[in-house]
Amino acid sequence: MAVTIRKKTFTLSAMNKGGRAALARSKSIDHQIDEDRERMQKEVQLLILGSAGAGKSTFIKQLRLHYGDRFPEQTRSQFTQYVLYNVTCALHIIMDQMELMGIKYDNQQNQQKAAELREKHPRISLDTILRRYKEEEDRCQKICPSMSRADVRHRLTLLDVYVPHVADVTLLQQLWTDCGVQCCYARRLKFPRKTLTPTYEYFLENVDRILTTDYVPAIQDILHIRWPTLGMQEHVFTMDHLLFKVIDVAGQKSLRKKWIHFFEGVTAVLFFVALSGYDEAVEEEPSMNMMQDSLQAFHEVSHNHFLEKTDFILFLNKKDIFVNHIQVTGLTKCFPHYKGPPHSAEDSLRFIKDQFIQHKPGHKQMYTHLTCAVDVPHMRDVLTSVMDKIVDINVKRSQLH
Ligand SMILES: Nc1nc2c(ncn2[C@@H]2O[C@H](COP(=O)(O)OP(=O)(O)OP(=O)(O)O)[C@@H](O)[C@H]2O)c(=O)[nH]1
Ligand SMILES: [Mg+2]
Repeated sequence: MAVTIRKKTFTLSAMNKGGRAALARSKSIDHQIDEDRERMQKEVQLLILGSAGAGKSTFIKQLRLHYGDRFPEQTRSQFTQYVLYNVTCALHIIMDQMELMGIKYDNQQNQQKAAELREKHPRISLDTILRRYKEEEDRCQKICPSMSRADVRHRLTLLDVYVPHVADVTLLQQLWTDCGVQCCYARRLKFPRKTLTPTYEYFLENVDRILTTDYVPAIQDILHIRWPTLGMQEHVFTMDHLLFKVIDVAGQKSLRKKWIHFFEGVTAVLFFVALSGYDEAVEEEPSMNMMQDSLQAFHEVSHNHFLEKTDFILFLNKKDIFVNHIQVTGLTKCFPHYKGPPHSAEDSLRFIKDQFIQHKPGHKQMYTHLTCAVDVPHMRDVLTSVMDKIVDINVKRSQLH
């Protein structure tokens, strides 16, 4: 039996004024939804979180290297002052050890140069940086007191203006070539453990190349710089017609409350953990173990209701340092209930990964990568797989909206 359905069609002219207005409104909403969906499909927002020193900014440098401008030579000199600052810090450590070991400088003049470096170019402590940050924040807040999300974000962008005041290359050269300094450096294996961080070790190994007047930072130098992020920085990349907006924030414990301003509209959170932290204390709170602190931060963020539907990618970073440290200090230092072989990197890594999985909400999707953010070829492979996953997440998200 054939059933005929009579369709009733409306024309605009047959509608009353209220009906026409409602139709126009509905069309405009549909249009807006289509536009938003289209924008969402083309735009990916990544939020990089994790504790201080976990490798967030280093990861962004890898993104820039593989998908951005690749650090052309003419832009690299922007990094010179940070490299020299890191070399200065490493020299300070050696000078401190000289004092402890009773090693003398070559001559009176170098002794004075050392005093000059200490006075005019001291290591900037985290306390000083955070105090300066607070002053800057108060100043910005006076100029623009609004607490709207957009204004807070804007203020945080402006905050990243603190740059180190670095010593002259000739002063650093003169101290570095001093026989006392060299003799102390040659005894570095006798320094108390962890006095020279891997970052400072790297800069000292490369110091002869760096301390020249025509020095241009190499990519590896740029990747090894340690300079904490204070406010926030947004980096933009394009890949396969997709626009990636990547937000880098400060990981210092006292600055993490600002993270929440960036939770809206995030495609995925990339959470960084320094594996080496299982054996380290938090700089701002020395009684706290760094890995435990990371787990706590991860727990809080992954349970935040603004990020309820946001997928997470977990980066267990600094695996190179971890693999060395675990030979010396077992994982029970951080996890007393760990029962596996104390110095097995493989078992310990599996255990750490499980701890993070247990701390996320059960329903949340999470993908994990084991990384060394300063290793360029390795990061190329990691990024290929991470970007594929992010594109999948983006397609899935835009279908849900
Ligand atoms: N050996 C090694 N060094 C790393 C690795 N990842 C990062 N680093 C170094 O660790 C230091 C800290 O890295 P950053 O990227 O500045 O850390 P961050 O998470 O941005 O820290 P904040 O800005 O303070 O929150 C830098 O000197 C990096 O070169 C890694 O996998 N291995
Ligand atoms: Mg940073």
